[in-house]
Amino acid sequence: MGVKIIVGQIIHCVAPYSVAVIDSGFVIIDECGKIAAIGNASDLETTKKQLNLVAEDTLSLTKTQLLLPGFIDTHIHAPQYSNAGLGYDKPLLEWLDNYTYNLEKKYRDQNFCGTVFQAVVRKTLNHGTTTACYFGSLFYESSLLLATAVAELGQRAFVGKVNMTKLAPDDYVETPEESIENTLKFIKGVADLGNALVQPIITPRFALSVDLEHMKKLGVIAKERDLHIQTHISENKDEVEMVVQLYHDAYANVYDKAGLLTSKTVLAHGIYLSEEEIKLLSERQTSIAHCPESNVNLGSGICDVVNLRQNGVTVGLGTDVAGGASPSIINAMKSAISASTHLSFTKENYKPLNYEDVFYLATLGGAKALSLDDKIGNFQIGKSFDAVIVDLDVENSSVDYLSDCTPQELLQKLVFLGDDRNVIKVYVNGKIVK
Ligand SMILES: Nc1nc2[nH]cnc2c(=O)[nH]1
Ligand SMILES: [Zn+2]
Repeated sequence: MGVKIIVGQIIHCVAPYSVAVIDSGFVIIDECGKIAAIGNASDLETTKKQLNLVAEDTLSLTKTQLLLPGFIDTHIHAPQYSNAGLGYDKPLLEWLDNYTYNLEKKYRDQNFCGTVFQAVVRKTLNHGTTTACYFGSLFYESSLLLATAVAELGQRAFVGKVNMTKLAPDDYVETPEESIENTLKFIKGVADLGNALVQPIITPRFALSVDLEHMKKLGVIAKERDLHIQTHISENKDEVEMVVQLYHDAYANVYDKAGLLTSKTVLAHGIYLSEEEIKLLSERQTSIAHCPESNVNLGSGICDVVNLRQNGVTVGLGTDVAGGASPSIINAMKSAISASTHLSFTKENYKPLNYEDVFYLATLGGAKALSLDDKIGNFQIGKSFDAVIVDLDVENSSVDYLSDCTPQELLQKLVFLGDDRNVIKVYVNGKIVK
C-alpha cells in the first residue's frame, strides 16, 4: 500500500457535536493506512515537501463528492440479518420469543452461518460502515465464523459470542459453565485470527438472560483481559419491570453490581433510564448505542439523546438489525433526527438533534462510544484512515442533483436522502473495501 492523497471537500468532527468543514482540502494517508497530514489544498505542495513525498496516488474529488470519516454501527445483530423487516407487530419480549431465538438457534449449522455473515458484512461495508459492534449468536463456532467474515472482508469490528443461560428455548441456552468455557474459547479463537481490526467483546444478552453471579464472572473476564463489553439496557417497559422484580434494583445498578459498567462498555437503547441511572453511566463513562429505527419498529419508545448528552453520557448510533430493518447508518442518522423531533413535540424548549449532531453520533460519537476515538472517528493526524467518499450526483440514486450545493448542503442531502448508492468508496485502515 503506497502513500495516497485525497483532495476535495472534507467534513469531520473534531469535538463532540461540532462539525468542521474544509471546502477545499487534502488528506495524506501513509503506507500503513494512517493519516499523515490534513489541511487546505493550498498548503498541499508545502506539506508534501515537508513530508518528503515523491511518487504518490492522488484522487481529486468532484464538487458533488465529500470525504467523510467511516460510519460506525455501535450495535448490530449479524445473525438476525435474515429477519430484517419481520415481526414488528410484536413488542420486544414477544418478538424475541417468536422470531429472534428461533432464527438465532439455526446458527448451530455452520453452512447457514457462512452465507449470512458474508452477506451482512458485505452489506454494511457497502453502506459505509467501517466499524461495527456485532452481537453474534450463542454458539462460539458460529460467532467465530462471523469474526472470520469480518477479517476477510476488511471491516473493523468487535464481535461477541452471546451469553444466555435462561429465558430462551431449551435448545438455545447454555449452562453457566458452558457459557464461560465457550466464551474463553471464542476469545482465543478471535486472537488466533491475528487481525488487529477484529476484537472479541463480552456479550451477556441482557439482565434477563443471565443471573448476577454469571454476569460477575463475565465482568472478571473482561477486566482481566481488558476487553470491551456490550449488552442491552432499558429498551422496553415490560423488560424494565421484569428486571426490577427479579433483582429488586434499578437496571443500571444490576450491571454495576456485576462489574459490567466500564469505560469500554456500550449499552444498547437506554430509553427508560432514570436520572440516577444516567448519572451512574456518566460516572462509569459507559456509553449508549442509540437505535432509533429499532425503537420505533418494536414500539419500544424514544431515547432522549439530548438529555444523555447534557448529562455527559457518550452516545453512538446503532442499526440494531433486526430490530432495525435497515443495515445503514445513513438511515440511522435520519431516524435519530426523526425520533428527536417527535420528542420535541411533547417537551417545552427542546432543541432536537439536527444533521450535524447525528453526523457526530455516526462518526466521532460512535468511536468514543466504542472507546476507539484514539484510533478512528475523524481525520486527526495519526489515526487510521477509515473513511467514505460519498457522491450526491450518481445515477439512479434517490438524489437528483439539480443545483449547486455547499458541502454542508451535500451532507444534509446525504442524511435525508442518501443510501448505499451514494457511498462510492469505503476505506478501512487505508485499504479500499468497497
Ligand atoms: N432489540 C433487541 N433487544 C434485545 N434485548 C435482548 N435481546 C435483544 C435483541 O436481540 N434485540
Ligand atoms: Zn440489540
